[in-house]
Formats: sequence, structure tokens, C-alpha cells
Amino acid sequence: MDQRSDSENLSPFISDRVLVNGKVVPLTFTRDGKLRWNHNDLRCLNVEKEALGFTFEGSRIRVNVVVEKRDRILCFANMGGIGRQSFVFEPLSLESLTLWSQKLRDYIDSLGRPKRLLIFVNPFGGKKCATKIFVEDVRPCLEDADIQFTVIETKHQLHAKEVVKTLDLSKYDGIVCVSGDGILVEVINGLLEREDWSDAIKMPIGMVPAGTGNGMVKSLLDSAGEICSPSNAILAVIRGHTRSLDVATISQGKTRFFSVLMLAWGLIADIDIESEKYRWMGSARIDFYALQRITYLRHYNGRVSFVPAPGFEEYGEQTSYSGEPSCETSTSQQESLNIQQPGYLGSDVKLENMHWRTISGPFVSIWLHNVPWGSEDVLAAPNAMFSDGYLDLIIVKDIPKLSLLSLLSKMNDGSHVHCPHVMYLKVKAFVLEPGARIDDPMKEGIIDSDGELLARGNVTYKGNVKCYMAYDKLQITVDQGLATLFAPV
Ligand SMILES: Nc1ncnc2c1ncn2[C@@H]1O[C@H](COP(=O)(O)OP(=O)(O)OP(=O)(O)O)[C@@H](O)[C@H]1O
Repeated sequence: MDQRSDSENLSPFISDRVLVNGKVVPLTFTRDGKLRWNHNDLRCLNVEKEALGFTFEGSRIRVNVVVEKRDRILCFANMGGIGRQSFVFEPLSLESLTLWSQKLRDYIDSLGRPKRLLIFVNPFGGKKCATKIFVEDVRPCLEDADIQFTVIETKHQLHAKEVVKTLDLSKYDGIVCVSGDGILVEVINGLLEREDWSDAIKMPIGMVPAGTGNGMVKSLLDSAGEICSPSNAILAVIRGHTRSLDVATISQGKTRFFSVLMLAWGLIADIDIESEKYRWMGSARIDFYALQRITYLRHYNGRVSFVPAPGFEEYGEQTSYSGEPSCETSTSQQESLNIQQPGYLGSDVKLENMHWRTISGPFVSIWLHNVPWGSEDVLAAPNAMFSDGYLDLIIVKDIPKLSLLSLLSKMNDGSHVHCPHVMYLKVKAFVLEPGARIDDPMKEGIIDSDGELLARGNVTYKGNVKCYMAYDKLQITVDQGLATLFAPV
């Protein structure tokens, strides 16, 4: 809260007569960060909220401003809800010009905004329009804000992760992903696989929606009441506010995968991954394949164990920690990704000292979520919080097909969690022991984390993507607020 009195706030950094639109007017820059001038009527510009930066044009200063479209008078570019404008003034002497630029620079610097960004653009993500989004929505704002940036267009899967693992992080104040959630996950994994992971993971990461799901950036913008658009997303980066984000470590033997969005096994994973073969249908592929999966509903044997958050202890049966998953079975699909890393090993909490509960299958779906939105129109876990140190667990065991259909249709507003066939709780740690299908014990399932194929069992989806882990017991722990994201306030 601003402790300063009104008179302190209104005392000027600088007050002077300047030229605005050919007319000499008094202009004041007060300590509350507002520029005030009188041009026919009293005008006020909140530098922190509205100004991206300023540039010189000879003896004039151009303050580059963003305004919501409904407020705009003049707009140079249509940015989906946001317009770019500028306020130009001309100090009457060289000394005055120097003083104005110094005061504005000092104020903007005091806001802690990033000055140098590394930007990944994934031309392959979503509708393949990341490059267009970068050129039309992102770059003009960065230029207005006078931010230096280096752009890397990702060339293949794991390219962003490779870059981040060896990057000289001292050259940047943040990393921005113009992509879907996949590049974010690669960046997080790259940072945590570095030897200097404990410093590296403090690097703020920004997201600009250019993928299919965009669950993370939707969660960030929605939590601030903003629509999920590239312009709102890049403004959050430029303004430089951050929030911390829980990171889940999924481990199996010595293999680790760091997840920030979700883990799914059963129905959701099957729909997410297997519907890839209908990618030619566009976004309709998910609905089409979901219908197919409900019609021929699969039930999986298996077991989940978890440490419930306070208030959720009534779920499941009491059990004890069954020990770390050690996976001997290295499948051929997993080998190239199952590499020992020198980085972060996961939380060092004493899992054996915690109070474990367990639920046995058959299951229709197991879904763990770190943030509320799974994609722009799926509010998967309405109570999930960015840094509460817990994952939201959504379990569906048995359910009539019609109820399941209605449940899926309720996911766009999060009301599916109130369905009587759904268990919805928060957990601190989690163990998954995935089994085979009830109807055909020769067939197993898929484990999906953050849109990546984490593991696949026998005789299921045959995509040519390699898996990180074997279809076997795996464990998940949560590190509260380990990562940092640029976020609107
Ligand atoms: N040039 C490229 N060609 C092919 N794949 C790429 C390329 N660059 C990155 N990738 C891979 O594309 C995958 C998907 O990327 P991204 O997450 O940006 O989009 P998406 O899957 O459409 O969106 P979302 O994850 O939000 O659903 C990532 O796994 C990434 O490694």
C-alpha cells in the first residue's frame, strides 16, 4: 500500500512549461507517477499503468502509451483490446529536455521492468501463427518499451530446452515463449537441469498465447480479470510484475520430468494424445474423439496414493509410503530421453513421514492440475492456485456414460468438479501405479504430462514420439513457488 500522503504523491519530480500540439502548456510529473497537463481540458497519464516507454524525436519526447480500446481516441494499431497511442511534448530548452528524460528514465527504471529478453517463437504450435503474433502484437510493444530482445525460432522438439540449458542467463532479465504450453515446459525443464538450477529457476518467464491449449497464460490473465490475448500477455511481461509458480517433480528411478501444468492418466490422457491422429479436423478433433472414447469407455486397473492437503483427509484409505519408484523397465521408446542430469533432484521432503491415503481402481480418469485452466476453454481445476504448494486431484472412478458426457460439457466453467461421480481434492504428494484395461488386460494406457507423452503402456497409441518414462509406478512431489512467471496484477 502506498504510505505516502496525498501532498507527497502530488509533489512534482518536475514541473515545466512545454509545447504540446504547438501550444505552450504546463506539464507536471508527480511522485505518484502521473503526467498532468492542460490541453483544452485537464489530461492525466499514469506512467506505470499506461506508458510502455519513451523515445526522442529531435527535441521532442514521445511517450508510448497503451490504452484499452474502448478508451482510445487515436489508435495506431489494433491489438485485440489494446490500442497503442503516444503523447508527444517538446521541452523549451536543452536543459529541460535532459531533465525530463532523466526523470522519466529514473521513474521507469524504478518499476523493475525487464530490459533484455530472450524470446522463443514456436512456428509449429497451435494454428502455426506464432510468427505473425510476434510480428504484429509482440514486437511493436517491445520496441515502444525500448526493450532489447533476441528472438529464437524453435526448429524442433526440445530445441528451447537445449538452448536454455547452456544459455548465459546473465544476458537476460526474462525469457518469453510465444507458443503453447509445450515451450514453457521445455524452458522450465532446461533451467532445472542446469548445474546452477537454484539461481537459474529464478529467471522470470513470460507466456504469449500462440499454441493450441495455452492453459498457463489463460490461467495467468484470467486470474487478473483479463482476456487471454497476445497483447495483454506481452503487456504483463513489459510491466515486469511476477508471481511464483509451484513446480511438480515427476520421478521414476533416476528419471525426472518437471511439470507446471498437469498430469493425466485414463480418459483425459487418451483423448489428448490419441486424438492427434485426427489433427486434420482442427479443434473439433477433441470433441469428436471424446465422443468415441465415451462410447467405448475404458476402465483402468491401478492404484493412486497421495498426501492430502489439510481438509481433504477423508478421501481414500489410510496407507503408508510405498517407497520410491525404481524403474528397471526401460522401454525402447524412452531410451533417448532417459538421460541422467546434473540438475535439480526434486523436493527433499521426507515422504515416509507423511500421512498417506490410497484409492484403488478401476478408474476412468485421473487428473492432477497445478493451475486452474487446462486450455483456453477448459477450467479443469477451478480451485487450483499458482503457488499454494498443492496439486488439485480430480478422480473419476465409475460413471454412467450419459453423466460423463454431461461432465465433459461442464468443463468450460469448472462445474464438473461438483458432479457426484467426481472426487476433487488437493494433494501434497502423489504416487501413480498405472495398470491395464479392465476389458482387455493385454492393453495398457497413456500418461500425459503438460501435453507431453510421459509414458505409454503396451498396445496403445503408436505415435512416433519418444516417452520420458516407462508405464509403471511414478511419484510426484510439489515444490512451492519454485519458478517465476511474469504476470498481470
Ligand atoms: N519447428 C518445430 N517443428 C516441430 N515441432 C516443434 C518445433 N518447434 C517446437 N516444436 C515442438 O512443438 C510442440 C508443441 O508446441 P507448443 O506447446 O508451442 O504448441 P501446442 O502444442 O499447439 O500448444 P499447447 O501446448 O498449448 O497445447 C513442443 O513440444 C515443441 O517442442
